[in-house]
Amino acid sequence: MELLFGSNTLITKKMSQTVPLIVRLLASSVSVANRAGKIVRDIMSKGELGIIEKGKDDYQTEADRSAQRCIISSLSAQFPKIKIIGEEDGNENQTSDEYLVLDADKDILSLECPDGLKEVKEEDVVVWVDPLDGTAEYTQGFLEHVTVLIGISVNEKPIAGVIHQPYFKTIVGNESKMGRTIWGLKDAGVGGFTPGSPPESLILTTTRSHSNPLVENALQVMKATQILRVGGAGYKVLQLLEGKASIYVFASPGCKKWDTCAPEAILTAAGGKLTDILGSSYKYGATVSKPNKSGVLAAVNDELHTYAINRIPQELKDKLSA
Ligand SMILES: Nc1ncnc2c1ncn2[C@@H]1O[C@H](COP(=O)(O)O)[C@@H](O)[C@H]1OP(=O)(O)O
Ligand SMILES: [Mg+2]
Ligand SMILES: [Mg+2]
Ligand SMILES: [Mg+2]
Repeated sequence: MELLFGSNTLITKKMSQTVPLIVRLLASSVSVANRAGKIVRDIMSKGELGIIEKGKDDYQTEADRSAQRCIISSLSAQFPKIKIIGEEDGNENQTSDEYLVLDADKDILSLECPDGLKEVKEEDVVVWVDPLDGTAEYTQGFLEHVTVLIGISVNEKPIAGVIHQPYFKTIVGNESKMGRTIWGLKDAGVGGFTPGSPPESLILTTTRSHSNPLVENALQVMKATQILRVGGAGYKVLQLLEGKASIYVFASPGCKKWDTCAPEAILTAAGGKLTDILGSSYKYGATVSKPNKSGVLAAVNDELHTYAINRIPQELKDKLSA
């Protein structure tokens, strides 16, 4: 009887405690990323991509636009004071009831919030949204490279994030389920996938659609046994998390804060590191410049990250220093 009374008291106490903002925001981001992924699939199925050329090798489709509308409307409805920055221009203030998602993932809601993040307020948070990472690959049919990225930064640092893969297929019995959502929270861990150990030999991952002589130079000096060339910052960081590659090298401008915020947060939560090719961290505050001018260098652990930074020639570092 005493035991029953004791555990009931505990449950009541737990329910009456409010879930910290960061955990609620991550839980809502997981739910809205799932919906954005469905939008990305539906637009591809209809076949009307509505491609716009924003610049050289830089495209936007109806999927980029609609997925961003879904994410920004849904998060701003629930967290009105949070600054949300999305890749696609002219979309930020557009809200749409059609795509409103007010659910929050229940498993994430029950996560224990790390002590250092319990007091975070909406005013301290900047969310970076890449509604569709790997647009080039999306238009060319490399659908498994496509991801939806929602990165959460606090005081300029990426502390939580979601990478959703709309085209990841899981077979359950006779049925196949489309899409999976990977998440990470600083000092709490990662989930939504099975982490893999780094490959035995040095395997790199890099761009397949934005290469140039600087990018190739940085790859050659790494002395790798294999180079994987795939689309999207999200997909490349997933390859690190799953043990398919150990270093992601991109010695070129081109990626922006929304490409790296969520991947960096998840990789860091898993024990990895993402910086520019000089080894300096990017900042994710509301007023930072959006381009990652000094490239991207990410590795599954500090040792491999240091190895890679040391191999990049000084001349190349000088060329890319901001
Ligand atoms: N030169 C570029 N112009 C526009 N976007 C770029 C460029 N380089 C990289 N990106 C963005 O960074 C992501 C990772 O680059 P890559 O696939 O070449 O390694 C791309 O999918 C693209 O994001 P997005 O597809 O969201 O526009
Ligand atoms: Mg783009
Ligand atoms: Mg992107
Ligand atoms: Mg994008």
